[in-house]
Amino acid sequence: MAMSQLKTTIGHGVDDIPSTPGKFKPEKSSPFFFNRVRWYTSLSKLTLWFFLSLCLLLFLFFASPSSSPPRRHLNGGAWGGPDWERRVRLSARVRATNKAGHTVLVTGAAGFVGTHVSMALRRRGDGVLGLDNFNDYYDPSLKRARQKLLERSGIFVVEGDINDEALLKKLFDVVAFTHVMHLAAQAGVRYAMKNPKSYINSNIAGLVNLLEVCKSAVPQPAIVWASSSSVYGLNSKVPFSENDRTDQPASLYAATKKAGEEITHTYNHIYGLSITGLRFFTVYGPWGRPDMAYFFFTKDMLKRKQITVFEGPNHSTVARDFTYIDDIVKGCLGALDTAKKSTGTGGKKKGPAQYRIFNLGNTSPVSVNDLVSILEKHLKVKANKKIMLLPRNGDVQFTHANITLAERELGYKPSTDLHTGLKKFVRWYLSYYSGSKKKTSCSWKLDLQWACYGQDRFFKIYRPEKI
Ligand SMILES: O=C(O)[C@H]1O[C@H](OP(=O)(O)OP(=O)(O)OC[C@H]2O[C@@H](n3ccc(=O)[nH]c3=O)[C@H](O)[C@@H]2O)[C@H](O)[C@@H](O)[C@H]1O
Repeated sequence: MAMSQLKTTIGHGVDDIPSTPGKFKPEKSSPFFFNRVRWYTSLSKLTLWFFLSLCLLLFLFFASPSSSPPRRHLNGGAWGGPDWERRVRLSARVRATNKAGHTVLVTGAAGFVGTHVSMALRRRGDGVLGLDNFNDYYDPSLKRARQKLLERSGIFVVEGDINDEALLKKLFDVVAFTHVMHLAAQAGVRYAMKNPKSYINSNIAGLVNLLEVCKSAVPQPAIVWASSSSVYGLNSKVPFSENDRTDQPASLYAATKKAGEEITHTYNHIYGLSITGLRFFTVYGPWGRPDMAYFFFTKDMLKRKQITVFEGPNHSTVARDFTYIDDIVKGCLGALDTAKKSTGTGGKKKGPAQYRIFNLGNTSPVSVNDLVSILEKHLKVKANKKIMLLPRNGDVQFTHANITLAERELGYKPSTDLHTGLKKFVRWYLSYYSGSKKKTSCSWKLDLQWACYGQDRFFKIYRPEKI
């Protein structure tokens, strides 16, 4: 059919369609009759095929196994469905040989402390389910590497946010957690100047969301959570004791942790949730956080980059009660083991519930200058230091923990000094970053030789000057 003829035929057809198709009487003698019928036939065929395809698509959608129950998507992750629930249950299952084991939900499980605590719990046979939103506050690939480590130990890390109420409720529907180890938080004291809302979102809103779900859970879990040494703020009395004032925070981070202590107290008071807050003192070690000074000093020193070392007014010392991760883990496990059951049911308190706060520090502060000297020894690199007056952007000049209470109640006894702890950290750092840089850059070659042949050989080849 010629194009002009087709246009004419269609033009006629559209105009001629009667409002009541049944009343349509074909005019056999019309020269346009056959074209018109063919056009109507193909239109109805098209409609029929479209309708059938739609039915098929709808059928496939509703009949597919993943459509019931629904899967939810978060930050690229997904949750829900029978397979997911099976993994959640399996991960949270207490080992048969550990009759008194806990069933623990660890929030922030792919974080530094979260990973170590989860592994330690798993090693002794507790059931552990991880939760982490894998945000990009620092390199998420490190969090993914920690996740792999956890998965190798049979720990499933659910990808999701503590602000997702539906997800938290689902987790408590699937597993009757006896404990929650709440470590998910927005960390870092200086970053609060850049992104204040992230602190409110995680450390306040997220905490409240978690407590809301825990208060309604049956049974209610006991909660152990990470507060911070930063709540002591600008206090000058040392060492810091749990009953010292905590009303002079120097950073928004500190303020949100302090708020967390008050908020958890409220939930303890009203709903009978068993609460233990742990004030961590500058935790460091293998698999640590790249935003912390000991970590980025190491990185920069190896690259021969300048590092900024803070000092107080009149060249006074800035110091921290640096605490090694293994000691912190022992403190966390001690807190979980001594936590009493929550006393509420159905969101109602049935009796007074345990409320505790402990310092988990090392009790021997070390100046940042000494921290750098120790790193120089382990790395065999002379630091290129720029000394700067401690900026007023969240830092406090010193921290020092009194740990008498934790010693007595939790059996907490830190045993790793900074020299030993940093040695372990440096060993991990070198092996981790030599392994993960494989074939990506020429600097990998340097690191690999270091890892393969040891530090001496590495420095014999590459160190530009003798230290
Ligand atoms: O105990 C806590 O509750 C907190 O500990 C940690 O905070 P901080 O003790 O401040 O650790 P971190 O930043 O490593 O600085 C260490 C030292 O290096 C100094 N510092 C820092 C940076 C720099 O460029 N130069 C420098 O001298 C700096 O002045 C400081 O004296 C956690 O990050 C925080 O999330 C929280 O958990």
